[in-house]
Amino acid sequence: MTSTPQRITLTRPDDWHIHLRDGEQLKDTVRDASRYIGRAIIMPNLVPPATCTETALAYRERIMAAGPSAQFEPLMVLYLTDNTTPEEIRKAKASGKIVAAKLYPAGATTNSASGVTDVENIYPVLEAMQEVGMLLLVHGEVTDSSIDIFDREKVFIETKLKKVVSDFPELKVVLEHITTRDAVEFVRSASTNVAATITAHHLLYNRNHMLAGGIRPHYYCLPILKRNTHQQALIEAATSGSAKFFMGTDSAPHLKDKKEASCGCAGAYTAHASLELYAEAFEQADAMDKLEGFASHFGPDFYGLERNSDTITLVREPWQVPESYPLADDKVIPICAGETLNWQVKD
Ligand SMILES: NC(=O)N[C@@H](CC(=O)O)C(=O)O
Ligand SMILES: [Zn+2]
Ligand SMILES: [Zn+2]
Repeated sequence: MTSTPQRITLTRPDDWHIHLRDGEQLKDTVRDASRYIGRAIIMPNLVPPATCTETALAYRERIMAAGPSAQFEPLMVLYLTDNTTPEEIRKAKASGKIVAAKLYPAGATTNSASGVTDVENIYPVLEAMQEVGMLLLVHGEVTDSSIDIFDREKVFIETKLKKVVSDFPELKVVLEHITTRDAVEFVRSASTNVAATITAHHLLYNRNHMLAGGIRPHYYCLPILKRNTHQQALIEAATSGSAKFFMGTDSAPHLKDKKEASCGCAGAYTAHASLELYAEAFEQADAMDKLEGFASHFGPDFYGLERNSDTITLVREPWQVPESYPLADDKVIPICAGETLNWQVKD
């Protein structure tokens, strides 16, 4: 990586966790997501979810039909349910286009109602995944209503994930969008088969940004923003140079009125400025030299894929984020709407 204060050239980054949605929204989400990103792990929580090889591959076709930039490659993910079979895992793996399967504890997040009700129900499936080398991606929160929402990630790790990781030591596991010091410590102390993605918004914000001085629904996502000591642990992990932590934006668009509502949806839209937002966080931490590993190297290394061979350039040229972006025939409010970001990508 060559670096001057005003200009940084880095290996083309990949996004290891993104929601592109479906239907009319695809033309907008795909355009934003594919501007300079190479590969992207496409989340399968559609309505209905992409639970089998055919539906995942058909979804991939719809993404490609939406006209992404030439360098963009969607990597597909199977949505696990109580009824997923080991045969389906083998079929998905054989397709060559499905690289992972996603564990949504039923009811944990947006469109997770068909998720897994008890991880023991999918043990034969995890066995097959371990055998064929398919990654397990995890939304790591318990759904028990008696557990405080701010503790759900920590409790999931303690009561569910530790057991899975010890029962399937060869299974590669990504704990997605981590939000706590507990998750950082768990991932650090686990084997090299366990890694985590971290979003830009969890690096930039804590729960005060969402709740102090007024309630700001566009900061509401799951797992929910935590206190600033957790944010600090995430910043330390992302900028540590550890290959266990890499970029996954979790860009998750919802129409403006679905967020600004009496019961608003969880999810933050960041695909308009994914690397630019990370650059902001890394610059604040005085760690711009660590951005390339996090954004462009550690993800493909963990997935067992080649790093991208081309580069992009970030330039320190402040710009104002639009107040909204089009989404189908409506709009989405992005993170940092109307605010100034310091970095932009010049492809
Ligand atoms: N992160 C979120 O708050 N929402 C995501 C689902 C998810 O990734 O948990 C969504 O699909 O909207
Ligand atoms: Zn999630
Ligand atoms: Zn997500």
